[in-house]
Amino acid sequence: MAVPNLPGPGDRFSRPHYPRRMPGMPATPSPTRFAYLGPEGTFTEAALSRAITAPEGRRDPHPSVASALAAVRSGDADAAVVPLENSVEGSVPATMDGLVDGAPLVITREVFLEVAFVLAVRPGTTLADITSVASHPHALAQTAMRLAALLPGVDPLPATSTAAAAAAVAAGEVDAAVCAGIAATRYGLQSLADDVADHAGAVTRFVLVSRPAPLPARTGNDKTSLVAVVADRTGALLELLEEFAVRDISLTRIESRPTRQRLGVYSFSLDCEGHVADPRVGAALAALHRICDDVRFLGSYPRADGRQNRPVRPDSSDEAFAEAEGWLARVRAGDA
Ligand SMILES: O=C(O)C(=O)Cc1ccccc1
Repeated sequence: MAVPNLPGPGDRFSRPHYPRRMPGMPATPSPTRFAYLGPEGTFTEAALSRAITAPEGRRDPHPSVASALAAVRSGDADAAVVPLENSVEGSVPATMDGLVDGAPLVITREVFLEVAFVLAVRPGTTLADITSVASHPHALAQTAMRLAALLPGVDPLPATSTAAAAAAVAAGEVDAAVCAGIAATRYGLQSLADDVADHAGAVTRFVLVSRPAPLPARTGNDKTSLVAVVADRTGALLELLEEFAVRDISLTRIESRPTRQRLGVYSFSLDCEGHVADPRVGAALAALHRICDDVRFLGSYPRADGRQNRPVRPDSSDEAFAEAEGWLARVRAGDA
């Protein structure tokens, strides 16, 4: 089964087609160029600041997640920070699909940010003046009840980001934006209401993404992300899950996405505990490569949600794998 925008059969994951470094070009371009979902004042920019504490590096705002990821693929950026999922609204489809469509990219870091929203307007505007309000769809979803109470009868408008909505307010294109307090300040707006989220403490997960390169080292508390297209047969998803279960690998997220090929064909996007360098995780991924129609590895990186990976059963430990490998080698050598 072919997957749209993924390399076709015979080219399964995957022959990257990034621009090659030309002779004479410097080996390491500097400074590091980071792309992010902009404009200035987005939560994604705040996540970038959290991910990259070093002051050096260029930060380029992009109008969409797709544009930020395209910049990494084309070599215009070295890495991108994009929102991946939210504790209230679930995954960000543009990111989920953007990681899979096109040349391979890998997650090298995850960042969790508690997001708080304000209702921002041009100075002097009152609640009664507001006839339009805009924001990123995830922000609108997380503030729907408060907005309905504050602005009855006003239909929220989607914007490419919370800061783009704030900029649109400053430009007089809409009356109000749901955005970060810092975006309100950045665009000369004032807040008519703070903390307009329906659920306090909502957390958004952002990821730092780059072109495939040597993986971040194992820390002992890592996560691995991948997307698998299961075969179109009974029990295919169960088979996929079994490869994790038999090796005592805990999944931290799994969701289905349409492959956009035809109705009924889905890929499964998942995160599991562990690093691909862990023998049990490597073995599970190799098994998926055998049994699934396609597997895209999306990275192994340090776990950053403040939780600790569960202890692994002794029979799935690194030591058990190494001991079993040694035993098999002896059997094959006629030395058992
Ligand atoms: O629009 C932004 O500011 C973003 O960074 C995307 C987003 C939107 C809503 C919650 C978290 C992130």
